[in-house]
Amino acid sequence: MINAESGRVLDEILAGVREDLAAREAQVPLADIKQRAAQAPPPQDAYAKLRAPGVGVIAEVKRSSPSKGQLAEIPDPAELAKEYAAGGARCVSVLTEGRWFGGSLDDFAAVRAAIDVPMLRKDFVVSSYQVHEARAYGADLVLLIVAALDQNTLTGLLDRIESLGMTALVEVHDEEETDRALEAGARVIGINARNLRTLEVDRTVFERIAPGLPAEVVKIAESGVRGPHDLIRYASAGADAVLVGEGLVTQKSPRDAVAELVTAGSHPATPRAAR
Ligand SMILES: O=P(O)(O)OC[C@@H](O)[C@@H](O)c1c[nH]c2ccccc12
Repeated sequence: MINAESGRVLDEILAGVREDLAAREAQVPLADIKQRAAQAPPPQDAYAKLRAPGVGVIAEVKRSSPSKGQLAEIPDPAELAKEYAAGGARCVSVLTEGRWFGGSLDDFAAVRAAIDVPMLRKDFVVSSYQVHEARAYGADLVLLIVAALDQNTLTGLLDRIESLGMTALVEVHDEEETDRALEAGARVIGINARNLRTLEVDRTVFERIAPGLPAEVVKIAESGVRGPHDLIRYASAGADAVLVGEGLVTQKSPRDAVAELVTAGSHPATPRAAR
């Protein structure tokens, strides 16, 4: 686990990410990764899928977290992802960061081979190498964390993701980051209840920020969804989808847990079901 007292969690994670990235770049040149990306089956239109009726559930394959350590062993990520898909998940997110989240690109590849729903590469993306890598592994969506990027890099990576036909999920935690996401041209914004600098969870951040976003922006509530109750709360504040990790990997039946959320998200009393 990590020492969150310093407020430097994100910096610490990013330092490790850059080291691991340098090692992969030394092994597989950018030109090779680009070639593999060009040969991958085309990406799905995740933006359109996320705008479909009902509150979408993005189910995450997440072994560990910096705040809690190991959450679940997940010996077979493909099996878990098939359960998510069977439960009605609209997208599946796979963490590919290894040091703190216990994920890998191998996990991503295994899941990609097992399911057809759109997939999010969840990592700390800081360079276009990782974007091409995501595409080479069959990603449809790529996470960009505003707090981890300067404005030029954010805009450049977003353009790269979209020009490869994928959708950027741009993550924010406060108003200033939200302005930066919109300025960069984000059309899918994830509002993370967890502050990545301190790891504290505040579910009211979504209610504060989402109402100010343009209607055409897809709004995703990230983190802290424990069950249907939290989904309904986020839905009444305008969520198009929720991104759930811990609340699913710790369940006896992840399939049933997803299905319960999907049912809550399509109930006529849930705001987004009526639209
Ligand atoms: O396990 P939770 O509380 O349901 O959270 C899922 C997801 O939001 C979280 O894993 C996450 C959101 N943004 C991130 C950025 C990097 C790593 C992880 C995350």
